[in-house]
Amino acid sequence: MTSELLGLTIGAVRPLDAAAMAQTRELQARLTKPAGSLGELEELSVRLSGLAALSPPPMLEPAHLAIFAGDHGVHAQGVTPWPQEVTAQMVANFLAGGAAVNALARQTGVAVTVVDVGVAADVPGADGLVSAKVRAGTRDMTVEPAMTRPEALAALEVGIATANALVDGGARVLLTGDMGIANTTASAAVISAFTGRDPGVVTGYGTGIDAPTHRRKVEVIERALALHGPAWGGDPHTDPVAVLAAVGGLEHAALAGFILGAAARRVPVILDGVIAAAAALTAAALAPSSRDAMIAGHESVEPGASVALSQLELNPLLSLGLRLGEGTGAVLAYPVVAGSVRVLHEMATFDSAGVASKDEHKQ
Ligand SMILES: O=C(O)c1ccc[n+]([C@@H]2O[C@H](COP(=O)([O-])O)[C@@H](O)[C@H]2O)c1
Ligand SMILES: Cc1cc2nc[nH]c2cc1C
Repeated sequence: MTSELLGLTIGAVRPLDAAAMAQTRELQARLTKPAGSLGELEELSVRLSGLAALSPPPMLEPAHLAIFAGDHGVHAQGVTPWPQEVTAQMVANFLAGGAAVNALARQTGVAVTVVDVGVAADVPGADGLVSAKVRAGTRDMTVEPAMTRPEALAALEVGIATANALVDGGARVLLTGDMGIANTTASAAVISAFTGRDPGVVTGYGTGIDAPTHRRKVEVIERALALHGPAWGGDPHTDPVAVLAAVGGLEHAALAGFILGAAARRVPVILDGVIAAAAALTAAALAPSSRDAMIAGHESVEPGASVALSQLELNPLLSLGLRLGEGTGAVLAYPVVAGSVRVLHEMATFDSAGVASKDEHKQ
C-alpha cells in the first residue's frame, strides 16, 4: 500500500536511455585526450546522458541542496551524547548561514533549502524554513514502530514534493542533506534491514561516541530489528515502507522521496553520507531504476554507508574522512559531477582542434 503521489513517482522512474549513452561514449572518444584519461568522470558522464536521454546531457546548473531535519525517539536510549535540542538549533544555524554546509555551498555555488519534516522542538528564528513537519520526532523504535505507515508516506511525499518544486524552479541537479541528532542509529538500522548485515558491522560512532555507548547503540539496533523484523518476514523488499516506518526517521523517509522524485524527473541526485545511503536503499527497494539517478558524493566514515553504497554498486567520488552530514560531502562533490558534463560541452575534438589522434600515428 502506497500513496497516490508515491505510486505515480515510482511509476515514472525509468531505465537509462541506451542510445544517448552510446552517443556520449562515441563523443568521449573524439575529445582531445587519451581514451579513458578522465577516469571515473567518463562513465559518469555516460550515465548522466542515459538519465537525461540526451547527448551531451544538460549542464548541471543550477544545483540545489535540500537539508531535511528530524528528531528520533530512539534518542531516549542514550545512543548519542548530544541533546535533542541541537537539531532545532542547527536548523536555525543553517537558516542564518553559519553552518559548515553553508560555507561549502557558497564556495561551490549550491543553493540551500532547509525542510523541517520532523524536528521535535519549534525552530527558533525560522525565517526561510520550509515547514513540513509530519510529526515532532519519531517514536522510540525499541518500543514501537518509529512511524505509522501514514506518517512514513507523508514524509516520503514531503521529499517528492520538494524535488518537484526544486526541479520546477530550474534545478538541474539535486543534493541531499540531513540534520537529526541520533539519526546515525536509525540509518544503521535501515541499512542492516535492507542489506542483511549485522548491526555490529554497519553501526558507527556517529557524532563521536565512546566504546560503551557504541556497544549500547548496537544492542539498541539489534533489539529494534528483533522486535520489528517479523513484520517484513525475512524479506525487506516486499514492503520497504514497513521497514522505513519501523526503524527509519522522518528525514530518511523524506530523503527517499526526494531521491525518487529526482529519478522520476530524470535529474541526478548527489548523495551525502550514511543518512542518504540508508534513504537510497529504501528508494532502490521501491523503484530499482532510481539507483541510476544516484551519485555517491563521498565515502562517509560510518561503516554502514560503505555497505549500503556497495549494495547499490555506487562508487563514492570523494574520500575525505567526513562524518558531519548536512550535505557537506554532496556539496563538495558537486563540482566534480558538474565537471564531468562540462567537458562534453566545452572540450575540442581531435578533428576540430587539429590534434593528431593515436590511430593516425605511425607505430
Ligand atoms: O553524513 C554522515 O555520514 C554522518 C556521520 C555521522 C554523523 N552525522 C550527523 O550527525 C548527526 C547524527 O549523529 P548521532 O551521533 O547523533 O547519531 C546528524 O545530524 C548527522 O547529520 C552524519
Ligand atoms: C554541532 C553539530 C552539527 C551537526 N551537523 C550535522 N550534525 C551535527 C551534529 C552536531 C552535534
